[in-house]
Amino acid sequence: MAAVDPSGKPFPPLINDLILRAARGEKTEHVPVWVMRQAGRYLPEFREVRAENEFFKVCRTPELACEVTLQPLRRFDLDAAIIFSDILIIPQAVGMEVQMVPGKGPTFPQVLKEPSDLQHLNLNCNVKEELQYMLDALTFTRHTLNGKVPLIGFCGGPWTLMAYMIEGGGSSTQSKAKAWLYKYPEDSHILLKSLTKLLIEFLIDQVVAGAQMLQVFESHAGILTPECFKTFLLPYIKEIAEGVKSGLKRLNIDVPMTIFAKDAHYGIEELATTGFDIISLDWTIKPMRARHEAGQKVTLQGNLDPCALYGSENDIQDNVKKMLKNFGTQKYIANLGHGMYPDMCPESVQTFVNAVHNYSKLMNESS
Ligand SMILES: Cc1c2[nH]c(c1CCC(=O)O)Cc1[nH]c(c(CCC(=O)O)c1C)Cc1[nH]c(c(CCC(=O)O)c1C)Cc1[nH]c(c(CCC(=O)O)c1C)C2
Repeated sequence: MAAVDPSGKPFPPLINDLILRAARGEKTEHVPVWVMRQAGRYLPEFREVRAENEFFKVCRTPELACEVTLQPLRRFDLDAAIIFSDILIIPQAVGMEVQMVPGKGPTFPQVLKEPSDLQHLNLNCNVKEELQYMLDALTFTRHTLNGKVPLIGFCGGPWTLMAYMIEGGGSSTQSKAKAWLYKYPEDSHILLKSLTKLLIEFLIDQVVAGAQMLQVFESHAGILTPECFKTFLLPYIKEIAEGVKSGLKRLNIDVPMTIFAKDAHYGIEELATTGFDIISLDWTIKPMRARHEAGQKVTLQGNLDPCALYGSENDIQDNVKKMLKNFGTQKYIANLGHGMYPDMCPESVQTFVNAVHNYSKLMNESS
């Protein structure tokens, strides 16, 4: 990871490097844990910030982005922070408008309807210039964290971003986006390739700005057939891992990279060959099957059903115990299988985090 910020100022020394060691396959005294959407609407202090500030204003203001990034770390003994931002800032950077509509989520007033619409996008934009605010938020947050835990940077995967740009928001079928893959395969590849190039630049910029780990969210992977996955997702994911790693190598920096291809069970074996260090799993896959298919090289992350957090304290602890037994305590990062929901209670995160630490410590001591 970068030792100094872009102005040359040294970053504070890292105190808790547990998650980086797990990512590199080194021994850990207990299992590191963080939670997808750990900063979010389930926290009253987050809702307070949001009541006063529009969603993208929080993303664009480094002090606000830092504040909400740190909120869950003040409450829970988490082993990583994830910068507050959104995957949809990339569509914004290429010229698409995205509004965060209360009760509905992200909405694009104008979507890509046909390949000629690609001409209206600035696919050669200067991503650093367009998204400097996110890079500034990373630098500011890494300094403010003061070495407590590593800071995770992220982006959406090319297929997931393409899907949002065509669907204009969430969709249960993704049928408009999938139609492009069958109707306009060449134009789909042009869009995916352009996004891939931007994402490689953006992820390298994030590390230079202070990110100590990277996660790529292919949240809509599972809606693809295995064949479409192989044609339209896998090659670009591989290109991202290779492009980012070689770009960073030239700068003498190495950071662990995580791929979260939600619901892509059929693709675990292939994902393990892409160059990503960590595969993040949703809750529908059995841990032992995932380990069998991924092999021993990669670290696994996941995969408690987020809804398990609606259970009692005892139930959460029992579910964590089962999860740890199945994953083991090494080459493993505990997380949920997807993000927190807004109606969840903050205490359940406390129970989850403490259970991971306590049981994995006990397991290590008795082995
Ligand atoms: C808290 C939050 C975020 N985005 C959105 C919200 C809720 C909106 C609000 O505050 O009003 C809108 C927001 N942004 C998006 C959605 C999903 C929309 C949908 O498809 O229905 C929503 C509600 C799009 C999005 N955005 C993201 C993904 C990938 C992960 C996933 O699969 O959930 C996706 C798909 C990534 C994301 N998004 C966010 C983070 C950082 C916070 C953290 O994790 O602690 C991250 C990593 C932050």
